[in-house]
Amino acid sequence: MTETAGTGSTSALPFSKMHGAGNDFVVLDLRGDRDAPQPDLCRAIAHRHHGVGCDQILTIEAPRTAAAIASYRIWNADGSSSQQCGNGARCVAAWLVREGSAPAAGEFQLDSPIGAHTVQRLGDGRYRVNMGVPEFEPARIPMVGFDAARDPYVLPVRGSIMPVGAVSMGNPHALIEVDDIDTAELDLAGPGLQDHPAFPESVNVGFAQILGRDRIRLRVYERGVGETLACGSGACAAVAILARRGLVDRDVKVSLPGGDLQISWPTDDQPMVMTGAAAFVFEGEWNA
Ligand SMILES: N[C@H](CCC[C@H](N)C(=O)O)C(=O)O
Repeated sequence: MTETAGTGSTSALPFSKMHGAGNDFVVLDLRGDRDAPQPDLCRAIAHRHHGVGCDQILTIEAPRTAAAIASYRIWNADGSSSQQCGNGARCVAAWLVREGSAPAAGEFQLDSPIGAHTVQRLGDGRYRVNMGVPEFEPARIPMVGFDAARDPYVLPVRGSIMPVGAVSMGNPHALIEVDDIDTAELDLAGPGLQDHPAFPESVNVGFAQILGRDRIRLRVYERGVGETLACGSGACAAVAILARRGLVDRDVKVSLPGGDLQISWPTDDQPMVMTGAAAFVFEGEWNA
């Protein structure tokens, strides 16, 4: 007997499997009459053995503003929702360009959960996304216990005292600088910070090794997923924190295990811009 991991109904749910620098997604086109996936369905689809397997589910939906071509929402593998997904924004853009509803050249708008993003497909096939202005005010990260931004925040984490950077890209990010990314203890400090009372909505945790003023290595232990091969908002968060510390310049190549992203942040009050690839892997149908 075949087990159906979905809702038990018989309707098939078409999806596209995609990734951005190895951060992988199941993309669902919900324009029209399909309902948003419930947490149980997200967990079933994301399951690496019983499902399709992905870090996040992305849903393409009707635009929420007149200027946008479409809107999208983001669900982590554990079924929790997120407000920001940089790699996912590039994949949604590529999906709409392939469909023909977004231009293959020139800028267009997409509505994310935190507002509009301007996106552009470049001549080399990569996508450039306006990721917004980083927010360092603790209450807006959110981060509790600190009444003003005082980077680094010295936090007790699982028996160690750690200097932590913190910023919101629309979703919460913490950052720990390390000397060697390959020996960073993600499985200790990642969950330790995600469960920390300073982060009431948990947090995505980046581990950065500075290679030069225009190059860093980064690994990210994501909220609702665990370690991913890449995190676009995490790459922005790392550059924002390190640039503000004066440790890197304003145009940085971020090398993640799954690939490279180029992050620029011209000045503190301007949006960050992320540039990277988006790839189609296969098309399928989920027997919901
Ligand atoms: N991978 C995504 C971030 C997902 C963030 C999610 N883990 C959260 O709960 O905030 C990116 O490329 O930005």
